[in-house]
Amino acid sequence: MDAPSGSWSIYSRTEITNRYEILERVGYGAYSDVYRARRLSDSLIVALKEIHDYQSAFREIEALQILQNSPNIITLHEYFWREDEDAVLVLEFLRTDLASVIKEAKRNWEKGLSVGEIKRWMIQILLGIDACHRGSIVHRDLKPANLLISEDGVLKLADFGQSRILLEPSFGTGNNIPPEQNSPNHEWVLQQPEVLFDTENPEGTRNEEQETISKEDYLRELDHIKAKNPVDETDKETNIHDGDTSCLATCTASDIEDDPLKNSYTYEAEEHGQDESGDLTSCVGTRWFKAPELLYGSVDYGQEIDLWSLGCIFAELLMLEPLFPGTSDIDQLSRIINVLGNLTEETYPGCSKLPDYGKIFFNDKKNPSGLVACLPNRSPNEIHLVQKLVCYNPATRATAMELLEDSYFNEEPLPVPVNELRVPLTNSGQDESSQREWYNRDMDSDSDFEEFNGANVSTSEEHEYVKKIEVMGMTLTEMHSCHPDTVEWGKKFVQWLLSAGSRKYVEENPWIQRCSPP
Ligand SMILES: Nc1ncnc2c1ncn2[C@@H]1O[C@H](COP(=O)(O)OP(=O)(O)OP(=O)(O)O)[C@@H](O)[C@H]1O
Repeated sequence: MDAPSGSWSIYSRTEITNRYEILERVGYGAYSDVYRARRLSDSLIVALKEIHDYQSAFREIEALQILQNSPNIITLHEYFWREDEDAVLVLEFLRTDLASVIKEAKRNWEKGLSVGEIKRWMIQILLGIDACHRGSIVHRDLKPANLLISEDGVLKLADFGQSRILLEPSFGTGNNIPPEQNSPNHEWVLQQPEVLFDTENPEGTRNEEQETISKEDYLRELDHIKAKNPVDETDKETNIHDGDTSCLATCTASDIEDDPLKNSYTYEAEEHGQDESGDLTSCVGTRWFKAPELLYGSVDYGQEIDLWSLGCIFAELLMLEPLFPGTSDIDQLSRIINVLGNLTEETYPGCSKLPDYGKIFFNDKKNPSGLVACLPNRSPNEIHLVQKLVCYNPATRATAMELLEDSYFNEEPLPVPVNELRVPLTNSGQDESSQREWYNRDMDSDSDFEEFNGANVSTSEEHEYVKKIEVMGMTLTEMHSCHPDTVEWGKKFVQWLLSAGSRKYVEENPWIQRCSPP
């Protein structure tokens, strides 16, 4: 996807830099760059998430505005979004995530996670999911890397870029509206995204006399905007990193090439404007956590897809290994069938009507291994809870609230207090080594950096070069005007890239082409 004009250089946006000192980039995702920053007014450390994709930004802001009252949902302080510019969300800064906890527990904690810790992590996840589902929001991309954690152990659901509102909650009633957003200068529903506004400083970009719009107007507006701003999902050839191992995001171009179901993915249903039937898209979520109904192309799923993902996350907390680490969507289904058995009308009434059911056949699995075999040495209660979530029939999956009420969480060993949870401080942004660890995590095994192997440049130098150039902007001249010290880094890096024969990398990355030495 082409970068929208005005993107890339968050440093050149004075409405942001007047209020925040941008300290460093701490991460990036398919469509975003995330920076650690300091609010100038009170020195609060925040995360600035610059989102390069219209729909992801729209969804994330929309969902977060509705969910701001929940302690287990990431806090959105404010956002900046003006015409022709990327949205920049000001989020609370959270130093690590559940993927890092799992990784650390597996590598360095002798007995892994204690039962008390697992229970406390689960309770926090369940509270976050319950808040989403009560707000009629389906997250659609739950995975350990999207469960961010503060240094004092509070877990928060984050990355709502794929979320959807199934039914708009409480229109016109005032419910769920945070008090500070229920004032004339704040709007809790996302309005007029063509000219959105800085929530604390709307002058000039926002008509303050705007009236509250009705539900019907809002939905009409939403449809209109979506139709005007289609997103080509096939552009999303992106690696999603999850803890130690990276896996391809669902529905990547390579998936489609390799996959016998390739003609049957549902890209259009939502992303080119929600169709009149209100169908959703099956192209959501990270594969390992993706419910079978999505793998079979369902477009009328509900919040149950989050509950399947939750079951996979719970199993991973118990075993410190992903439950179904599929390497393609077909492999994903095959792994699930090996464990749960054949997907039939008996196990999932209605499954034969799923769009892709009958397009691919797996060998009859007479003796599936069962979830018990995947969870050796775990208690019957724990296995039972996973079974309540990781089951074919979405209608029988336990809700977050039902699970919270399960006796498992009230019996010995009790959940440890939040402040006793062990939290690896991956993303401190304060000392160089931990920064690098965080950064390296992003540059996992199937990153572009593999192409650099053999070049006479150390890994840390590579990262420094790329970090500086990517963070600073597009051209050396631009970089010079912002941060003179990066010019030498930039020149050196581009020259090295070309001399190291990484022309392919240069060709495939428009941003680096624009960094070529003058
Ligand atoms: N509030 C935050 N505080 C600290 N780090 C954050 C914060 N939000 C995001 N990050 C980090 O930035 C990176 C990208 O963020 P995020 O996953 O939200 O982006 P995305 O583009 O939506 O990602 P994805 O490709 O998974 O959809 C992640 O490594 C994440 O941990």
